[in-house]
Amino acid sequence: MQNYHKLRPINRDELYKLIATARGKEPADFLIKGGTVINVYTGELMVANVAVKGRHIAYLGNDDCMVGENTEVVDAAGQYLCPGYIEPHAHPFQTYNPVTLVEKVMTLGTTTLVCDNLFFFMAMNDEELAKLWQELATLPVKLLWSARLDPQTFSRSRMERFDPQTIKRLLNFVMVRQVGELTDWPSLVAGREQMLDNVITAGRIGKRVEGHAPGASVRTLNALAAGGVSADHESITGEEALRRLRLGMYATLRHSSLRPDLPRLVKELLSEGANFSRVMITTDGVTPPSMRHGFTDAILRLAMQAGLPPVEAYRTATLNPAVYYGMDDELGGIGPGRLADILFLNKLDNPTPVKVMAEGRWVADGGRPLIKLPVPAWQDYHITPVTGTTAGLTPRDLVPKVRETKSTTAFFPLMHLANPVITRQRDMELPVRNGFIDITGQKGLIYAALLNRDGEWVTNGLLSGFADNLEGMACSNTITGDILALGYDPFAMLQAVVRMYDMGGGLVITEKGQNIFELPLPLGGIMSPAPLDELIDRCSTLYEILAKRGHTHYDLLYTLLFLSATHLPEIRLSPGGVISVKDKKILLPTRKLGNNIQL
Ligand SMILES: Nc1ncnc2[nH]cnc12
Repeated sequence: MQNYHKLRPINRDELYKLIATARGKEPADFLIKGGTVINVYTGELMVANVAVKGRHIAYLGNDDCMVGENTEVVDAAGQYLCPGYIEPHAHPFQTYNPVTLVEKVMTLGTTTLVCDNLFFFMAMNDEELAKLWQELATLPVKLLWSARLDPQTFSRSRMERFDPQTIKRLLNFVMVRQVGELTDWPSLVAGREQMLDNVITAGRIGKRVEGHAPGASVRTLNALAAGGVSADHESITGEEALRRLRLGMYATLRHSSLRPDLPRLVKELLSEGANFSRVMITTDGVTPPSMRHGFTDAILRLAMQAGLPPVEAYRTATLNPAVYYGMDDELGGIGPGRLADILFLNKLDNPTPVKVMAEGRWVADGGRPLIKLPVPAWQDYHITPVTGTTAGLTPRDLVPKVRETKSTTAFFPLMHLANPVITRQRDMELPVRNGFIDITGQKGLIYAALLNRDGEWVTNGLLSGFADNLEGMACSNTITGDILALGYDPFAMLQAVVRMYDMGGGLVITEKGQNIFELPLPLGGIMSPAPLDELIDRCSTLYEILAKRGHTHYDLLYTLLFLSATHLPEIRLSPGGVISVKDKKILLPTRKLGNNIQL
Protein backbone atom coordinates (compact mmCIF):
# COMPACT_ATOMS: atom_id res chain seq x y z
CA MET A 1 0.00 0.00 0.00
CA GLN A 2 1.29 3.43 -0.87
CA ASN A 3 1.58 6.28 1.53
CA TYR A 4 -0.63 8.93 -0.08
CA HIS A 5 -0.98 12.16 1.83
CA LYS A 6 -4.68 12.29 0.98
CA LEU A 7 -6.97 9.92 2.83
CA ARG A 8 -9.02 9.54 -0.33
CA PRO A 9 -6.68 10.23 -3.24
CA ILE A 10 -8.29 11.52 -6.41
CA ASN A 11 -7.25 10.85 -10.02
CA ARG A 12 -6.85 13.35 -12.88
CA ASP A 13 -10.26 12.68 -14.38
CA GLU A 14 -12.04 13.03 -11.03
CA LEU A 15 -10.14 16.20 -10.23
CA TYR A 16 -10.98 17.78 -13.54
CA LYS A 17 -14.68 16.88 -13.18
CA LEU A 18 -14.71 18.41 -9.71
CA ILE A 19 -13.30 21.65 -11.06
CA ALA A 20 -15.71 21.61 -14.02
CA THR A 21 -18.68 21.09 -11.68
CA ALA A 22 -17.54 24.03 -9.57
CA ARG A 23 -17.50 26.13 -12.76
CA GLY A 24 -20.99 24.98 -13.76
CA LYS A 25 -19.63 23.11 -16.80
CA GLU A 26 -20.36 19.60 -15.57
CA PRO A 27 -23.53 18.32 -13.87
CA ALA A 28 -23.29 17.63 -10.15
CA ASP A 29 -24.32 14.29 -8.66
CA PHE A 30 -26.23 16.16 -5.95
CA LEU A 31 -27.30 19.74 -5.57
CA ILE A 32 -28.34 20.38 -1.98
CA LYS A 33 -30.48 23.51 -2.25
CA GLY A 34 -31.31 26.21 0.22
CA GLY A 35 -29.99 24.64 3.41
CA THR A 36 -28.37 26.74 6.12
CA VAL A 37 -24.71 25.81 6.05
CA ILE A 38 -22.93 25.87 9.41
CA ASN A 39 -19.79 27.50 8.13
CA VAL A 40 -17.17 26.35 10.61
CA TYR A 41 -14.51 28.43 8.84
CA THR A 42 -16.18 31.81 9.37
CA GLY A 43 -18.73 31.02 12.06
CA GLU A 44 -21.54 32.17 9.74
CA LEU A 45 -24.88 30.46 9.26
CA MET A 46 -25.32 30.93 5.53
CA VAL A 47 -28.18 29.90 3.30
CA ALA A 48 -26.48 28.37 0.25
CA ASN A 49 -26.42 25.59 -2.32
CA VAL A 50 -23.91 22.76 -2.07
CA ALA A 51 -22.93 20.74 -5.15
CA VAL A 52 -21.43 17.27 -4.76
CA LYS A 53 -19.48 15.43 -7.45
CA GLY A 54 -18.25 11.91 -6.76
CA ARG A 55 -16.93 11.76 -3.21
CA HIS A 56 -16.31 15.49 -2.93
CA ILE A 57 -17.99 18.82 -2.49
CA ALA A 58 -17.52 20.83 -5.69
CA TYR A 59 -19.27 24.09 -4.91
CA LEU A 60 -20.70 26.25 -2.12
CA GLY A 61 -22.64 29.38 -3.06
CA ASN A 62 -25.79 30.72 -4.66
CA ASP A 63 -25.52 29.16 -8.15
CA ASP A 64 -27.60 26.20 -9.24
CA CYS A 65 -26.42 25.87 -12.83
CA MET A 66 -24.71 22.51 -12.22
CA VAL A 67 -28.01 20.61 -12.31
CA GLY A 68 -28.11 18.02 -15.09
CA GLU A 69 -30.45 15.19 -16.05
CA ASN A 70 -29.00 12.85 -13.45
CA THR A 71 -28.44 15.35 -10.69
CA GLU A 72 -30.34 14.55 -7.51
CA VAL A 73 -31.68 17.86 -6.25
CA VAL A 74 -32.16 17.81 -2.50
CA ASP A 75 -34.38 20.45 -0.96
CA ALA A 76 -32.75 21.38 2.34
CA ALA A 77 -34.75 24.55 3.03
CA GLY A 78 -35.27 24.90 6.77
CA GLN A 79 -32.49 22.42 7.55
CA TYR A 80 -28.97 23.01 8.82
CA LEU A 81 -26.03 21.43 7.02
CA CYS A 82 -23.15 20.45 9.25
CA PRO A 83 -19.83 18.76 8.40
CA GLY A 84 -19.62 15.09 9.45
CA TYR A 85 -18.40 14.63 13.01
CA ILE A 86 -14.86 13.45 13.75
CA GLU A 87 -14.31 11.30 16.86
CA PRO A 88 -10.62 12.00 17.57
CA HIS A 89 -10.05 9.21 20.10
CA ALA A 90 -12.03 5.97 19.76
CA HIS A 91 -11.47 2.47 21.15
CA PRO A 92 -13.42 0.36 18.64
CA PHE A 93 -13.49 -2.86 20.68
CA GLN A 94 -15.69 -2.32 23.75
CA THR A 95 -17.71 -5.49 22.94
CA TYR A 96 -18.57 -3.86 19.59
CA ASN A 97 -16.14 -4.13 16.69
CA PRO A 98 -15.04 -1.44 14.24
CA VAL A 99 -17.71 -2.37 11.69
CA THR A 100 -20.65 -2.56 14.12
CA LEU A 101 -19.45 0.69 15.67
CA VAL A 102 -19.40 2.41 12.29
CA GLU A 103 -22.80 0.97 11.38
CA LYS A 104 -24.29 2.63 14.47
CA VAL A 105 -22.40 5.91 14.70
CA MET A 106 -22.71 6.85 11.03
CA THR A 107 -26.47 7.07 11.61
CA LEU A 108 -25.70 9.59 14.37
CA GLY A 109 -23.43 11.75 12.22
CA THR A 110 -19.93 10.51 13.01
CA THR A 111 -18.18 10.01 9.68
CA THR A 112 -14.55 9.80 10.82
CA LEU A 113 -12.99 8.02 13.80
CA VAL A 114 -9.37 8.00 14.90
CA CYS A 115 -9.07 4.60 16.55
CA ASP A 116 -6.85 2.86 19.06
CA ASN A 117 -4.93 0.05 17.29
CA LEU A 118 -3.88 -1.80 20.47
CA PHE A 119 -6.03 -4.90 20.28
CA PHE A 120 -5.52 -5.39 16.51
CA PHE A 121 -1.80 -4.66 16.70
CA MET A 122 -1.30 -7.35 19.35
CA ALA A 123 -3.40 -9.90 17.45
CA MET A 124 -1.63 -9.94 14.07
CA ASN A 125 1.57 -9.13 12.20
CA ASP A 126 2.22 -5.86 10.39
CA GLU A 127 1.27 -7.12 6.92
CA GLU A 128 -2.06 -8.44 8.21
CA LEU A 129 -2.70 -5.21 10.08
CA ALA A 130 -2.06 -3.18 6.93
CA LYS A 131 -4.38 -5.47 4.96
CA LEU A 132 -7.13 -5.11 7.57
CA TRP A 133 -6.80 -1.33 7.60
CA GLN A 134 -6.96 -1.32 3.83
CA GLU A 135 -10.10 -3.45 3.92
CA LEU A 136 -11.72 -1.14 6.46
CA ALA A 137 -10.73 1.86 4.35
CA THR A 138 -13.41 0.81 1.84
CA LEU A 139 -16.12 1.89 4.32
CA PRO A 140 -17.59 5.32 3.58
CA VAL A 141 -16.86 6.25 7.18
CA LYS A 142 -13.17 6.87 7.67
CA LEU A 143 -11.45 4.60 10.17
CA LEU A 144 -8.10 6.17 10.99
CA TRP A 145 -5.65 4.88 13.55
CA SER A 146 -3.41 5.71 16.48
CA ALA A 147 -0.33 3.54 16.81
CA ARG A 148 0.23 2.62 20.43
CA LEU A 149 3.76 2.70 21.82
CA ASP A 150 3.22 0.44 24.84
CA PRO A 151 1.05 -2.59 25.69
CA GLN A 152 -0.65 -1.00 28.72
CA THR A 153 0.26 -3.91 30.94
CA PHE A 154 3.46 -4.91 32.66
CA SER A 155 5.15 -7.40 30.35
CA ARG A 156 8.68 -7.13 28.96
CA SER A 157 8.07 -9.61 26.16
CA ARG A 158 5.01 -7.71 24.89
CA MET A 159 7.11 -4.51 24.75
CA GLU A 160 9.15 -6.04 21.91
CA ARG A 161 6.20 -5.68 19.56
CA PHE A 162 6.61 -1.88 19.75
CA ASP A 163 10.12 -1.73 18.29
CA PRO A 164 10.97 1.45 16.33
CA GLN A 165 11.16 -0.31 12.93
CA THR A 166 7.60 -1.59 13.33
CA ILE A 167 6.30 1.77 14.51
CA LYS A 168 8.01 3.50 11.59
CA ARG A 169 6.36 1.14 9.12
CA LEU A 170 2.93 1.80 10.65
CA LEU A 171 3.40 5.57 10.72
CA ASN A 172 4.05 5.58 6.99
CA PHE A 173 0.43 4.58 6.38
CA VAL A 174 -1.76 7.56 5.61
CA MET A 175 -4.54 6.27 7.86
CA VAL A 176 -2.25 6.28 10.89
CA ARG A 177 -2.48 9.83 12.20
CA GLN A 178 -0.59 9.67 15.45
CA VAL A 179 1.25 7.65 18.07
CA GLY A 180 -0.39 7.11 21.43
CA GLU A 181 -2.22 7.37 23.59
CA LEU A 182 0.95 7.29 25.66
CA THR A 183 -0.30 5.36 28.67
CA ASP A 184 3.34 4.75 29.50
CA TRP A 185 4.22 8.45 29.43
CA PRO A 186 6.58 7.94 32.42
CA SER A 187 8.92 6.15 29.98
CA LEU A 188 9.06 9.28 27.81
CA VAL A 189 9.76 11.51 30.79
CA ALA A 190 12.37 9.06 32.08
CA GLY A 191 14.05 9.10 28.66
CA ARG A 192 13.72 5.41 27.77
CA GLU A 193 15.38 4.87 24.42
CA GLN A 194 12.59 3.05 22.62
CA MET A 195 10.00 5.64 23.63
CA LEU A 196 12.24 8.56 22.59
CA ASP A 197 13.00 6.92 19.24
CA ASN A 198 9.37 6.22 18.49
CA VAL A 199 8.33 9.78 19.33
CA ILE A 200 11.14 11.18 17.16
CA THR A 201 10.01 8.96 14.27
CA ALA A 202 6.44 10.25 14.60
CA GLY A 203 7.72 13.82 14.33
CA ARG A 204 9.86 13.03 11.29
CA ILE A 205 6.92 11.48 9.48
CA GLY A 206 4.67 14.38 10.48
CA LYS A 207 2.33 12.51 12.81
CA ARG A 208 0.92 13.62 16.16
CA VAL A 209 1.81 12.34 19.63
CA GLU A 210 -1.13 11.92 21.98
CA GLY A 211 -0.66 11.91 25.73
CA HIS A 212 -2.48 10.20 28.55
CA ALA A 213 -1.54 12.02 31.72
CA PRO A 214 -4.30 12.00 34.35
CA GLY A 215 -3.65 14.39 37.22
CA ALA A 216 -0.39 15.62 35.66
CA SER A 217 1.27 18.63 37.29
CA VAL A 218 2.28 21.70 35.28
CA ARG A 219 5.87 20.47 35.44
CA THR A 220 4.97 17.03 34.06
CA LEU A 221 2.83 18.61 31.34
CA ASN A 222 5.77 20.83 30.41
CA ALA A 223 7.98 17.74 30.16
CA LEU A 224 5.42 16.01 27.96
CA ALA A 225 4.88 19.03 25.71
CA ALA A 226 8.66 19.43 25.40
CA GLY A 227 8.73 15.76 24.44
CA GLY A 228 6.31 16.39 21.58
CA VAL A 229 2.96 15.47 23.14
CA SER A 230 0.45 17.68 21.35
CA ALA A 231 -2.93 16.64 22.83
CA ASP A 232 -4.30 14.99 25.92
CA HIS A 233 -7.79 13.92 26.94
CA GLU A 234 -7.28 13.34 30.65
CA SER A 235 -8.41 16.70 32.06
CA ILE A 236 -11.21 16.38 34.57
CA THR A 237 -11.44 20.05 35.54
CA GLY A 238 -11.39 23.27 33.54
CA GLU A 239 -8.13 24.21 35.23
CA GLU A 240 -6.48 20.99 34.00
CA ALA A 241 -7.70 21.63 30.46
CA LEU A 242 -6.41 25.22 30.61
CA ARG A 243 -2.99 23.99 31.76
CA ARG A 244 -2.76 21.97 28.58
CA LEU A 245 -4.03 24.77 26.33
CA ARG A 246 -1.58 27.25 27.85
CA LEU A 247 1.35 25.00 26.94
CA GLY A 248 0.24 24.77 23.33
CA MET A 249 -1.40 21.36 23.57
CA TYR A 250 -4.86 20.62 22.28
CA ALA A 251 -7.27 19.75 25.11
CA THR A 252 -9.61 16.92 24.23
CA LEU A 253 -12.64 17.16 26.50
CA ARG A 254 -13.99 13.75 27.38
CA HIS A 255 -17.46 12.49 28.02
CA SER A 256 -17.21 8.71 28.24
CA SER A 257 -19.07 6.06 30.18
CA LEU A 258 -16.09 5.94 32.52
CA ARG A 259 -15.36 9.68 32.78
CA PRO A 260 -18.46 11.75 32.00
CA ASP A 261 -16.77 15.12 32.52
CA LEU A 262 -17.78 17.27 29.56
CA PRO A 263 -20.40 19.61 31.10
CA ARG A 264 -18.08 20.58 33.94
CA LEU A 265 -15.13 21.04 31.60
CA VAL A 266 -17.10 23.25 29.21
CA LYS A 267 -18.60 25.37 31.99
CA GLU A 268 -15.27 25.91 33.71
CA LEU A 269 -13.45 26.74 30.47
CA LEU A 270 -16.21 29.18 29.53
CA SER A 271 -16.02 30.86 32.92
CA GLU A 272 -12.27 31.36 32.35
CA GLY A 273 -12.97 32.92 28.94
CA ALA A 274 -10.95 30.17 27.24
CA ASN A 275 -10.50 30.06 23.49
CA PHE A 276 -12.00 26.83 22.11
CA SER A 277 -10.13 26.76 18.78
CA ARG A 278 -7.75 24.09 20.15
CA VAL A 279 -10.42 22.08 21.93
CA MET A 280 -11.76 18.72 20.71
CA ILE A 281 -14.37 16.44 22.27
CA THR A 282 -14.33 12.66 22.63
CA THR A 283 -16.52 9.75 23.72
CA ASP A 284 -13.28 7.80 24.49
CA GLY A 285 -14.38 4.18 24.06
CA VAL A 286 -17.83 4.54 25.55
CA THR A 287 -19.33 1.16 26.59
CA PRO A 288 -22.66 0.05 25.05
CA PRO A 289 -25.15 0.94 27.83
CA SER A 290 -24.17 4.62 27.62
CA MET A 291 -24.60 4.60 23.84
CA ARG A 292 -28.34 4.58 24.34
CA HIS A 293 -27.97 8.38 24.44
CA GLY A 294 -26.00 8.59 21.19
CA PHE A 295 -22.37 9.17 20.34
CA THR A 296 -20.65 12.39 19.23
CA ASP A 297 -24.13 13.89 18.74
CA ALA A 298 -24.95 13.21 22.41
CA ILE A 299 -21.85 14.92 23.74
CA LEU A 300 -22.31 17.88 21.39
CA ARG A 301 -25.76 18.29 22.89
CA LEU A 302 -24.23 18.29 26.38
CA ALA A 303 -21.63 20.85 25.33
CA MET A 304 -24.38 23.17 24.08
CA GLN A 305 -26.47 22.62 27.20
CA ALA A 306 -23.40 23.57 29.23
CA GLY A 307 -23.37 26.92 27.42
CA LEU A 308 -21.06 26.47 24.45
CA PRO A 309 -22.56 28.38 21.48
CA PRO A 310 -23.67 25.87 18.80
CA VAL A 311 -21.21 26.84 16.04
CA GLU A 312 -18.33 26.74 18.52
CA ALA A 313 -19.55 23.34 19.73
CA TYR A 314 -19.73 21.94 16.19
CA ARG A 315 -16.16 23.10 15.56
CA THR A 316 -14.88 20.96 18.45
CA ALA A 317 -16.12 17.87 16.57
CA THR A 318 -15.35 18.97 13.00
CA LEU A 319 -12.83 21.65 12.05
CA ASN A 320 -10.70 21.48 15.20
CA PRO A 321 -9.89 17.74 14.99
CA ALA A 322 -9.42 18.04 11.21
CA VAL A 323 -6.85 20.80 11.70
CA TYR A 324 -5.22 18.95 14.57
CA TYR A 325 -4.67 15.80 12.52
CA GLY A 326 -3.62 17.76 9.41
CA MET A 327 -6.68 16.66 7.44
CA ASP A 328 -8.58 19.94 7.02
CA ASP A 329 -7.94 19.89 3.26
CA GLU A 330 -10.32 16.89 3.11
CA LEU A 331 -12.40 16.95 6.29
CA GLY A 332 -13.99 19.11 8.93
CA GLY A 333 -15.95 21.66 6.90
CA ILE A 334 -18.41 22.12 4.08
CA GLY A 335 -16.30 23.59 1.32
CA PRO A 336 -15.11 22.77 -2.21
CA GLY A 337 -12.52 19.97 -2.37
CA ARG A 338 -13.61 18.50 0.95
CA LEU A 339 -15.15 15.04 1.16
CA ALA A 340 -18.93 15.26 1.03
CA ASP A 341 -19.58 14.23 4.63
CA ILE A 342 -22.72 16.27 5.26
CA LEU A 343 -25.23 16.05 8.10
CA PHE A 344 -28.78 17.32 7.77
CA LEU A 345 -30.02 18.75 11.08
CA ASN A 346 -33.58 19.84 11.83
CA LYS A 347 -32.50 22.39 14.40
CA LEU A 348 -29.25 24.17 15.08
CA ASP A 349 -29.17 22.93 18.64
CA ASN A 350 -30.11 19.34 17.81
CA PRO A 351 -26.89 17.60 16.72
CA THR A 352 -28.57 14.26 15.94
CA PRO A 353 -28.91 14.30 12.15
CA VAL A 354 -32.06 13.32 10.27
CA LYS A 355 -30.04 12.36 7.21
CA VAL A 356 -26.36 11.61 6.69
CA MET A 357 -24.26 11.74 3.55
CA ALA A 358 -20.74 10.29 3.67
CA GLU A 359 -18.35 10.72 0.76
CA GLY A 360 -21.21 11.64 -1.52
CA ARG A 361 -23.45 8.65 -0.62
CA TRP A 362 -26.56 8.59 1.50
CA VAL A 363 -25.65 6.39 4.44
CA ALA A 364 -28.43 7.03 6.97
CA ASP A 365 -31.97 8.33 7.13
CA GLY A 366 -33.96 8.84 10.31
CA GLY A 367 -31.37 6.97 12.38
CA ARG A 368 -31.41 3.91 10.10
CA PRO A 369 -28.45 2.78 8.02
CA LEU A 370 -29.02 2.86 4.25
CA ILE A 371 -26.01 0.80 3.28
CA LYS A 372 -24.76 -2.62 4.23
CA LEU A 373 -21.19 -2.58 5.43
CA PRO A 374 -18.70 -5.21 4.29
CA VAL A 375 -17.47 -7.35 7.18
CA PRO A 376 -13.83 -8.48 7.13
CA ALA A 377 -13.15 -12.21 7.39
CA TRP A 378 -11.93 -11.74 10.94
CA GLN A 379 -10.42 -15.25 11.10
CA ASP A 380 -7.93 -14.22 8.38
CA TYR A 381 -6.61 -11.72 10.92
CA HIS A 382 -6.38 -14.18 13.85
CA ILE A 383 -9.45 -12.61 15.39
CA THR A 384 -10.95 -15.95 16.21
CA PRO A 385 -12.89 -17.54 19.08
CA VAL A 386 -10.92 -18.22 22.26
CA THR A 387 -9.84 -21.84 22.23
CA GLY A 388 -8.66 -24.20 24.93
CA THR A 389 -9.93 -26.76 27.38
CA THR A 390 -9.84 -26.52 31.10
CA ALA A 391 -9.08 -30.21 31.68
CA GLY A 392 -6.88 -30.45 34.74
CA LEU A 393 -7.76 -26.99 36.02
CA THR A 394 -9.13 -27.18 39.57
CA PRO A 395 -10.99 -24.68 41.77
CA ARG A 396 -7.81 -24.42 43.85
CA ASP A 397 -5.97 -22.91 40.89
CA LEU A 398 -8.22 -19.89 41.29
CA VAL A 399 -7.35 -19.38 44.99
CA PRO A 400 -4.18 -17.67 46.28
CA LYS A 401 -1.65 -20.14 47.65
CA VAL A 402 0.69 -19.21 50.47
CA ARG A 403 4.33 -20.18 50.60
CA GLU A 404 4.34 -21.23 54.25
CA THR A 405 1.87 -24.11 54.19
CA LYS A 406 1.88 -24.62 57.96
CA SER A 407 0.74 -21.08 58.87
CA THR A 408 -2.89 -20.51 59.81
CA THR A 409 -3.01 -16.87 58.71
CA ALA A 410 -1.20 -14.76 56.12
CA PHE A 411 -0.96 -11.08 55.17
CA PHE A 412 -2.32 -10.57 51.72
CA PRO A 413 -2.10 -7.46 49.47
CA LEU A 414 -5.69 -7.22 48.30
CA MET A 415 -7.07 -4.94 45.61
CA HIS A 416 -9.84 -2.64 46.77
CA LEU A 417 -11.89 -1.12 43.98
CA ALA A 418 -12.32 2.56 44.86
CA ASN A 419 -14.24 3.42 41.67
CA PRO A 420 -14.85 1.51 38.41
CA VAL A 421 -11.14 1.39 37.62
CA ILE A 422 -8.97 2.73 40.43
CA THR A 423 -7.78 0.16 42.97
CA ARG A 424 -6.18 0.75 46.35
CA GLN A 425 -3.87 -1.70 48.05
CA ARG A 426 -5.09 -3.02 51.40
CA ASP A 427 -2.94 -5.49 53.27
CA MET A 428 -5.13 -7.83 55.27
CA GLU A 429 -4.43 -10.76 57.56
CA LEU A 430 -6.54 -13.67 56.37
CA PRO A 431 -7.04 -17.29 57.42
CA VAL A 432 -5.10 -20.00 55.59
CA ARG A 433 -6.45 -23.51 55.11
CA ASN A 434 -4.25 -26.29 53.72
CA GLY A 435 -1.89 -23.74 52.23
CA PHE A 436 -4.59 -21.61 50.52
CA ILE A 437 -6.15 -18.28 51.55
CA ASP A 438 -9.68 -18.87 52.80
CA ILE A 439 -12.18 -16.01 52.47
CA THR A 440 -15.16 -17.85 53.94
CA GLY A 441 -17.19 -15.36 55.99
CA GLN A 442 -15.15 -12.34 54.81
CA LYS A 443 -17.96 -10.13 53.60
CA GLY A 444 -17.24 -8.23 50.40
CA LEU A 445 -14.12 -10.18 49.52
CA ILE A 446 -13.89 -12.24 46.35
CA TYR A 447 -11.18 -14.20 44.57
CA ALA A 448 -9.76 -12.62 41.42
CA ALA A 449 -7.66 -14.81 39.15
CA LEU A 450 -6.03 -13.92 35.83
CA LEU A 451 -5.58 -17.16 33.89
CA ASN A 452 -3.08 -17.10 31.06
CA ARG A 453 -4.87 -17.82 27.81
CA ASP A 454 -2.23 -20.36 26.83
CA GLY A 455 -2.70 -22.21 30.11
CA GLU A 456 0.80 -21.54 31.41
CA TRP A 457 0.25 -19.47 34.53
CA VAL A 458 -2.29 -17.89 36.84
CA THR A 459 -2.07 -14.67 38.86
CA ASN A 460 -4.12 -15.11 42.03
CA GLY A 461 -5.45 -12.03 43.78
CA LEU A 462 -8.24 -10.92 46.07
CA LEU A 463 -10.66 -8.12 45.35
CA SER A 464 -12.96 -6.06 47.56
CA GLY A 465 -15.45 -3.36 46.61
CA PHE A 466 -16.58 -5.25 43.50
CA ALA A 467 -19.71 -7.23 44.39
CA ASP A 468 -20.52 -8.87 47.70
CA ASN A 469 -22.72 -11.64 46.36
CA LEU A 470 -21.07 -12.82 43.20
CA GLU A 471 -20.63 -16.59 43.12
CA GLY A 472 -18.70 -16.98 39.92
CA MET A 473 -17.93 -15.03 36.78
CA ALA A 474 -15.43 -15.36 33.96
CA CYS A 475 -14.57 -13.13 31.05
CA SER A 476 -12.07 -12.88 28.23
CA ASN A 477 -12.43 -9.13 27.66
CA THR A 478 -9.25 -8.09 29.47
CA ILE A 479 -6.49 -5.77 28.32
CA THR A 480 -3.90 -8.57 28.35
CA GLY A 481 -6.17 -11.00 26.51
CA ASP A 482 -6.01 -13.43 29.45
CA ILE A 483 -9.03 -14.85 31.26
CA LEU A 484 -10.37 -13.17 34.38
CA ALA A 485 -12.28 -15.26 36.93
CA LEU A 486 -14.04 -13.54 39.83
CA GLY A 487 -16.27 -14.73 42.68
CA TYR A 488 -16.46 -16.02 46.22
CA ASP A 489 -16.96 -19.65 45.17
CA PRO A 490 -14.03 -21.20 43.24
CA PHE A 491 -16.29 -24.01 41.96
CA ALA A 492 -18.70 -21.50 40.40
CA MET A 493 -15.74 -19.50 39.04
CA LEU A 494 -14.37 -22.63 37.39
CA GLN A 495 -17.77 -23.47 35.91
CA ALA A 496 -17.93 -19.96 34.45
CA VAL A 497 -14.41 -20.35 32.99
CA VAL A 498 -15.38 -23.69 31.42
CA ARG A 499 -18.51 -22.20 29.86
CA MET A 500 -16.59 -19.15 28.67
CA TYR A 501 -14.19 -21.48 26.78
CA ASP A 502 -17.13 -23.47 25.39
CA MET A 503 -18.56 -20.24 23.97
CA GLY A 504 -15.24 -19.33 22.35
CA GLY A 505 -14.82 -16.28 24.59
CA GLY A 506 -17.05 -13.74 26.28
CA LEU A 507 -18.55 -13.24 29.68
CA VAL A 508 -20.40 -15.75 31.88
CA ILE A 509 -22.00 -15.47 35.33
CA THR A 510 -22.64 -18.67 37.25
CA GLU A 511 -24.90 -19.12 40.25
CA LYS A 512 -26.21 -22.20 42.01
CA GLY A 513 -24.84 -24.43 39.28
CA GLN A 514 -26.53 -22.46 36.47
CA ASN A 515 -24.94 -20.13 33.94
CA ILE A 516 -27.35 -17.25 34.49
CA PHE A 517 -25.83 -14.79 32.03
CA GLU A 518 -23.83 -15.22 28.85
CA LEU A 519 -22.37 -12.66 26.48
CA PRO A 520 -20.48 -14.42 23.68
CA LEU A 521 -17.52 -12.43 22.33
CA PRO A 522 -16.22 -14.75 19.62
CA LEU A 523 -14.09 -12.10 17.89
CA GLY A 524 -10.86 -12.59 19.78
CA GLY A 525 -12.69 -12.94 23.10
CA ILE A 526 -13.23 -9.20 23.22
CA MET A 527 -15.71 -8.24 20.46
CA SER A 528 -19.10 -9.39 19.27
CA PRO A 529 -20.39 -9.50 15.71
CA ALA A 530 -23.88 -8.50 16.99
CA PRO A 531 -25.35 -5.11 16.06
CA LEU A 532 -24.70 -2.37 18.56
CA ASP A 533 -28.37 -1.95 19.52
CA GLU A 534 -28.38 -5.59 20.65
CA LEU A 535 -25.22 -5.05 22.69
CA ILE A 536 -26.75 -2.00 24.35
CA ASP A 537 -29.61 -4.17 25.63
CA ARG A 538 -27.45 -7.18 26.51
CA CYS A 539 -24.84 -5.17 28.41
CA SER A 540 -27.58 -3.20 30.22
CA THR A 541 -28.99 -6.54 31.43
CA LEU A 542 -25.51 -7.56 32.57
CA TYR A 543 -25.17 -4.36 34.59
CA GLU A 544 -28.56 -4.99 36.23
CA ILE A 545 -27.62 -8.55 37.17
CA LEU A 546 -24.37 -7.42 38.72
CA ALA A 547 -26.04 -4.52 40.55
CA LYS A 548 -28.41 -7.05 42.18
CA ARG A 549 -25.34 -8.92 43.43
CA GLY A 550 -23.92 -5.84 45.11
CA HIS A 551 -21.92 -4.19 42.33
CA THR A 552 -22.11 -0.43 42.97
CA HIS A 553 -19.82 0.98 40.28
CA TYR A 554 -21.09 2.27 36.96
CA ASP A 555 -18.87 0.92 34.19
CA LEU A 556 -18.43 -2.82 34.73
CA LEU A 557 -16.93 -3.57 31.32
CA TYR A 558 -14.09 -1.17 32.04
CA THR A 559 -13.54 -2.65 35.48
CA LEU A 560 -13.07 -6.05 33.85
CA LEU A 561 -10.94 -4.74 30.98
CA PHE A 562 -8.60 -2.76 33.22
CA LEU A 563 -8.04 -5.07 36.21
CA SER A 564 -5.01 -6.30 34.26
CA ALA A 565 -3.94 -2.88 32.90
CA THR A 566 -0.98 -1.23 34.57
CA HIS A 567 -1.58 2.38 33.48
CA LEU A 568 -3.95 2.96 36.38
CA PRO A 569 -3.35 3.04 40.13
CA GLU A 570 -2.64 1.20 42.37
CA ILE A 571 -2.45 -2.58 42.47
CA ARG A 572 -3.44 -4.95 39.67
CA LEU A 573 -3.31 -8.44 38.22
CA SER A 574 -0.60 -8.67 35.58
CA PRO A 575 1.08 -11.43 33.56
CA GLY A 576 3.98 -11.07 36.03
CA GLY A 577 1.82 -11.40 39.13
CA VAL A 578 -0.06 -9.10 41.50
CA ILE A 579 1.73 -5.82 40.88
CA SER A 580 2.07 -2.47 42.61
CA VAL A 581 1.79 -0.10 39.66
CA LYS A 582 3.84 2.87 40.79
CA ASP A 583 7.09 1.01 41.48
CA LYS A 584 6.28 -1.93 39.15
CA LYS A 585 6.95 -4.22 42.13
CA ILE A 586 5.56 -7.75 41.93
CA LEU A 587 3.86 -8.32 45.28
CA LEU A 588 2.93 -11.90 44.52
CA PRO A 589 4.31 -13.79 41.51
CA THR A 590 2.23 -15.86 39.11
CA ARG A 591 1.87 -19.60 39.69
CA LYS A 592 2.71 -22.04 36.95
CA LEU A 593 -0.32 -24.00 35.82
CA GLY A 594 1.55 -26.85 34.20
CA ASN A 595 -0.45 -26.49 31.00
CA ASN A 596 -3.71 -27.37 32.65
CA ILE A 597 -5.60 -25.47 30.01
CA GLN A 598 -4.76 -27.49 26.94
CA LEU A 599 -4.96 -25.84 23.60
N1 LIG B 1 -6.57 3.20 27.57
C1 LIG B 1 -7.58 2.49 27.06
N2 LIG B 1 -7.40 1.25 26.57
C2 LIG B 1 -8.42 0.55 26.07
N3 LIG B 1 -9.65 1.01 26.01
C3 LIG B 1 -9.88 2.24 26.49
N4 LIG B 1 -10.98 2.98 26.58
C4 LIG B 1 -10.68 4.15 27.16
N5 LIG B 1 -9.37 4.21 27.45
C5 LIG B 1 -8.86 3.03 27.04
